[in-house]
Amino acid sequence: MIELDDVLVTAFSPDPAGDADRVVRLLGPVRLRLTERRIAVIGANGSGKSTLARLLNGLVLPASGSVRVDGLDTAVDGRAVRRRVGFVFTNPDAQIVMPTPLEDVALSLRRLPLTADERDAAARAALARFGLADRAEVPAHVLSGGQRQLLALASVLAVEPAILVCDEPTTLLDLRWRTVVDDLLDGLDQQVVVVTHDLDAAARADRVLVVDDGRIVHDGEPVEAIAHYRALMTALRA
Ligand SMILES: Nc1ncnc2c1ncn2[C@@H]1O[C@H](COP(=O)(O)OP(=O)(O)OP(=O)(O)O)[C@@H](O)[C@H]1O
Repeated sequence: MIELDDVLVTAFSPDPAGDADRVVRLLGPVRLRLTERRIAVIGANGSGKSTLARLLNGLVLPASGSVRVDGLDTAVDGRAVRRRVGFVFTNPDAQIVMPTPLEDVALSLRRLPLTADERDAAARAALARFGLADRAEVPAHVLSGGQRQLLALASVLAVEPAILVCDEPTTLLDLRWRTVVDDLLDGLDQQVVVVTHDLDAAARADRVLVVDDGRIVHDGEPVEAIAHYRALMTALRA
């Protein structure tokens, strides 16, 4: 279970009127208990969705309040939390660090008690699951944007994290691979929290959080949540 208690996220922002930085609120206050298997987070650009997602594995820490994952406080047990919570970034280049796909997936498998041969086989199987079997040993930088997004997913899922948090995991994918990834995420046993602008994906969630101006302004069933989001967007255009 993921628990957020009175969470406030702030940042320093340059003050155009003076030389002192101002503290600005990015998110909060937020109080949530996330127990559903499929949770979608939707909202306008810049509303705070990624900030919320990054709180869940300790990439962002609260200025006040606490985030706990299965009882582990992200501010105290960050490493243990990150072992439980796999995180897929919007931009796959933020997480691909090795020269080839095979080495990249093998790197994420390094913590598992595997022999070199077992690690190689597990990495190749993870790549095959995402259609990258024949790309295992090409330089990672020659992969297309969509293939890099698939590689990032393969690396994170290879270690079978207990919880998966994805920040817009299908933005770069064509319809075929978007469908494959959607089906794969839908079929996972793990709890999945996905930040998305894809309202079809949000409609399949068990619970949808709507974020606006750093606050959860709606929390509930997909149909009502998506209607709330559409109304917000319509109001912005008016
Ligand atoms: N470290 C930071 N310092 C200052 N401002 C920040 C920082 N991180 C995020 N922000 C600001 O907080 C707001 C929320 O950002 P966030 O990335 O969470 O939005 P988002 O809802 O994920 O947006 P998008 O849909 O465009 O990806 C934005 O205005 C962003 O510029």
